[in-house]
Amino acid sequence: ASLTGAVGISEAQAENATSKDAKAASLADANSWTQYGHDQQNTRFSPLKEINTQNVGKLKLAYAFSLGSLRSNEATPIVVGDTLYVSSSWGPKYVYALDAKSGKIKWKYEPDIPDDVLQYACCDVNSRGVTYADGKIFVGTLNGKLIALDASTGAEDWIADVVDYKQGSVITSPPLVVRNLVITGFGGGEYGARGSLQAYDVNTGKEVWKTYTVSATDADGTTSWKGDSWQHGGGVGWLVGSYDPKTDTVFWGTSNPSPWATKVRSTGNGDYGPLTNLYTASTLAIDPATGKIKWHVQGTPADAWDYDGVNELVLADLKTASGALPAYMKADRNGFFYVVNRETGKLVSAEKFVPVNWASKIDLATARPVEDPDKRPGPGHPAKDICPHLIGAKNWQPMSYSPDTGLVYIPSNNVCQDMSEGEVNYRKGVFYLGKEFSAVPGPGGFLGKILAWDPVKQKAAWEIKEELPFNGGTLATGGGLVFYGTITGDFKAVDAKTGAELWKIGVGSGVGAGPISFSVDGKQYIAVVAGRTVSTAAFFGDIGTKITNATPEGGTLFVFSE
Ligand SMILES: O=C(O)c1cc(C(=O)O)c2c(n1)C(=O)C(=O)c1cc(C(=O)O)[nH]c1-2
Ligand SMILES: [Ca+2]
Repeated sequence: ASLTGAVGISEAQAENATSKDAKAASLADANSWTQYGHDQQNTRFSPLKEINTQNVGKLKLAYAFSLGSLRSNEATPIVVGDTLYVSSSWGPKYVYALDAKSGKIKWKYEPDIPDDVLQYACCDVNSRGVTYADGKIFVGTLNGKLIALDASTGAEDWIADVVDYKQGSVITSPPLVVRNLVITGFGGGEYGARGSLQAYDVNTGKEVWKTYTVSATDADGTTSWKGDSWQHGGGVGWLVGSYDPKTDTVFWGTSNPSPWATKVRSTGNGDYGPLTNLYTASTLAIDPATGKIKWHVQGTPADAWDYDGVNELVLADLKTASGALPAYMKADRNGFFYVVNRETGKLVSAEKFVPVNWASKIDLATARPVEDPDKRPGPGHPAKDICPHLIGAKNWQPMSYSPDTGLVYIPSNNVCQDMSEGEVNYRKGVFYLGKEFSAVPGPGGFLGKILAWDPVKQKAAWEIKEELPFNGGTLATGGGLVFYGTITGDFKAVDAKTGAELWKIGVGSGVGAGPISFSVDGKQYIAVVAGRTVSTAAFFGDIGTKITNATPEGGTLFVFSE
């Protein structure tokens, strides 16, 4: 019970477990880290406590491993038994299986990636990692393929064609495996792709279902799009999904609508009425067997800011005054922290976790934001000093949840923007934006923070200000620690209760990826990939120049132990 509790599956859920989700439970082994987010609930909590607040000061390098590829290295390594699997940037250029204790290569896989992928990747040639299930390693590639490898040899098992990458649809995140299905999305929110989630048979790679996230009409038969703009409407699932075995539901966030210019797809002014562009910038609850959308929560209707809604959904049973709340939590790019009942889809609370001025609040009854019309950029209506900036209050860099402290650890950004809307036409494989924007520091004279957020009280417990935005994902551990890297190239351990810094080391390049922890032969390790963002800096103006000047490009896995 303590193990399942630690990974965010409640005891009731564990008791409810039937044979169909026994596999999901065993994947959540305390010593391993078998999924991108540690578990399918994306908690990024490792219950291991050999390394703790008392002794973390003695942490030393066990080994470093060059990934053999520069530019944005964003992979979360996974560990199954004594093997660590990690992917590099550029395709990925490589997938490696390493001896998790020594870093010695067991196998290396080099997918066939064409040279032209960079132009179709909005935000660099990144790969956020691989997924393990059933003795296989699954990886999505920038050229739109999903590949299954034999986990023990690296031999290709099957390759599925997911999407035409030349429409600007690269796959940058690992898939989600539920029973016999491997489920993936793809990118293209900045290129006018039409979003879909797609499921493939684990054993054969055959497509089982495809669910479009944008369509001419929505589930209720009405339309939320202007004309046929839905055909290039975005709403892609470029980040990762989560799975709740109890309700047998997959949760997935969808991107911004395409183009960024609102006039093409909505009314173009503040009063968007029914033209909300479903299901973009939303969280979808999906039946994994059929791909059917059970319900949705749209964070940013008729998104005018690129408040892309893909951020990961962290599933946990929260302790509230009125009992356990089966929640999903989302630190939305739009600046609100959402707590939603994951069984009913009911919005429980939504509060600002950074300075936000485009909306004063989220109406709990309708889940709609109450907007400030001045802050919605439309045709002939430029908007000034909008907070947050399009890169978001939090971007893809993953947060973690500790059931011990009840806190969520969020890498947050405090950047604002001016934005104006122009004309734009769809052209295959070319940016489809139609907006001009700036990037300026947010109020308070800081650019980024690591925020310890209480999801029940909806307020900060502590915070650490960082020099620049776009800092790395976080890891919470049973040893009472939070680990994270910074865009300026430090890797740190802090006290999960107070934020007090307990250990720090330079890793030579900025960190975006989330760290992990695992144990082999009774010894605990902490691992993180360093290799700063490259092309996303272009979205940050002068702040982006500071990001690229702070550290050189990198691509190294660091593994620490005592
Ligand atoms: O809408 C999309 O399809 C899409 C895809 C990606 C991606 O796949 O990396 C990013 C974004 N949008 C995006 O808006 C964004 O800010 C972003 C940052 C990064 C990154 O790797 O640092 N990717 C992406
Ligand atoms: Ca986007």
